[in-house]
Amino acid sequence: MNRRFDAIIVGAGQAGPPLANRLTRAGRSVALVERKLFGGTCVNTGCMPTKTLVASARAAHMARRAADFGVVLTGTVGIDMARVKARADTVIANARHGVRTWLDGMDGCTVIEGHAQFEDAHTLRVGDERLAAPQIFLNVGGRAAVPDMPGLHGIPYLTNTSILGLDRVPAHLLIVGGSYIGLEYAQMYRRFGARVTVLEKGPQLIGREDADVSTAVRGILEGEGIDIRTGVAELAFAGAGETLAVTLDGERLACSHVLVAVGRVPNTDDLGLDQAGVATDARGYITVDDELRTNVPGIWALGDCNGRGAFTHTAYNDFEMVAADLLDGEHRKLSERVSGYALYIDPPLGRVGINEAQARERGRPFLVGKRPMSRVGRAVERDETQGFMKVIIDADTKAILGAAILGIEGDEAIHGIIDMMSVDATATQLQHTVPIHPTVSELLPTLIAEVHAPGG
Ligand SMILES: Cc1cc2nc3c(=O)[nH]c(=O)nc-3n(C[C@H](O)[C@H](O)[C@H](O)COP(=O)(O)OP(=O)(O)OC[C@H]3O[C@@H](n4cnc5c(N)ncnc54)[C@H](O)[C@@H]3O)c2cc1C
Ligand SMILES: NC(=O)c1ccc[n+]([C@@H]2O[C@H](COP(=O)([O-])OP(=O)(O)OC[C@H]3O[C@@H](n4cnc5c(N)ncnc54)[C@H](O)[C@@H]3O)[C@@H](O)[C@H]2O)c1
Repeated sequence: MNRRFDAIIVGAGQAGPPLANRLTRAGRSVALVERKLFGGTCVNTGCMPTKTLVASARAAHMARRAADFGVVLTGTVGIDMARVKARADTVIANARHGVRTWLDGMDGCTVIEGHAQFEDAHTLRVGDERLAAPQIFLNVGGRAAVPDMPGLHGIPYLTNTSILGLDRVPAHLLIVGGSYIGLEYAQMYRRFGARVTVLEKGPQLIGREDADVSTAVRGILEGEGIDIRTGVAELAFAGAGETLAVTLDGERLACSHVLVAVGRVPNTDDLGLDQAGVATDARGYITVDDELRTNVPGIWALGDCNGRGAFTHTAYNDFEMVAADLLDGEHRKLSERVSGYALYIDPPLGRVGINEAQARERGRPFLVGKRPMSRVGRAVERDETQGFMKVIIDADTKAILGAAILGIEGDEAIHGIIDMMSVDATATQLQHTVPIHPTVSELLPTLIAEVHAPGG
């Protein structure tokens, strides 16, 4: 069957559904095609399940620390992993159902379940159907990268998707990759009671961050008993069931489970992009311009699949930019986006802009301010003083270049800086704000007041 629409959206991730909503409200007919789970990665296998599990892990951690606060618990703290999993399953199911119900109730939106593949630049095939439209929006996301490491495909390894099926705490979880996914899972499962080992091939954890941030994160995790090895050479895997082993540098480490967390690949290899002539980069990410247009007129790429962001908020912002461009006559640009993100270990790391190493590469004079969380009243009162906050500003213009807040509420407090950077406010303007006491954010003006030359 052949069907025509004003627009086709492929993927019900973070950008597709809100774009369908805006387009249909503007009177356009839209087909939205989803091949698997409505809500995509964030809802089903990414942010929502992990942050729900992180919350359970934090509850366990704080229960173990109860005596520090004068709270008396009798007996030991136990983990009912089946209930932990059930809680995450419920959060996922509710969110997925919410996306599906929203789309089903959208006037002018036809929801089609199946795998979409291009036949030409304006036609997609989904099963027996051919869908045509002058405008096509790709929101196909990505999936876990599983490299061809020796022996890996012969063992029952886990990815960020399959690990969500665990309803028992592993005896020894070995995690390959020491970045976002690896570290969030490492701390969470350690707090659930597993022995945890992290193997990272780079010289430091979270390789994109400054060495002081990475070292502090490592200290926090090692302090909870996680075994961390960086600079690991090629790994080889063997075993079956829950009797597994990895060999590194001649040493054999036994473990019960292996989680592979070494990055993502875009879902662009089975989309028939060559039939439409849509260009990708060497890693398969769809090439887009500053307004998210591909090289083929009438085709846009939004979210993780364009390689210009790897977060839920960047995917959603892609939707906002495309909708503003097509429906509101505004021309918002990718290059204007202030890039922020957080790593959800506990305490979290909130980040925005460039780091100190990048400021050095920029070759222009800059100033750094740094304050340990042990000198933040709110953190002291809550007896959670690990980490520090750090800001980098341009020495001449006083423009805020970037910041890191590793500490309690760091994922929230960083917005004080994200917001100022988003409106091009200077550090001096931030210094003159009057934040609420007692908060973590109240120290941001003080941090600015204390900036100095790097190393000074
Ligand atoms: C473990 C984990 C934790 C994360 N935590 C965070 C976090 O805390 N904060 C954060 O900001 N980000 C986080 N992320 C990243 C975040 O989940 C992604 O950046 C975000 O979900 C990307 O959204 P998207 O819309 O681009 O793609 P997706 O959400 O991946 O959606 C793409 C959709 O397209 C569908 N699809 C693909 N190909 C086709 C096809 N050919 N036909 C039909 N349908 C197709 C897929 O089934 C999928 O539903 C996390 C990711 C992971 C893996
Ligand atoms: N809090 C968040 O926002 C959040 C949380 C989880 C995931 N995510 C998203 O998911 C994406 C994927 O996360 P990720 O942690 O899998 O990938 P990543 O790309 O951030 O990090 C992969 C890590 O694996 C290491 N590595 C690669 N090959 C290796 C090997 N053979 N042996 C040992 N280490 C190896 C890399 O050096 C790197 O440190 C991220 O880009 C992020 O955007 C975000």
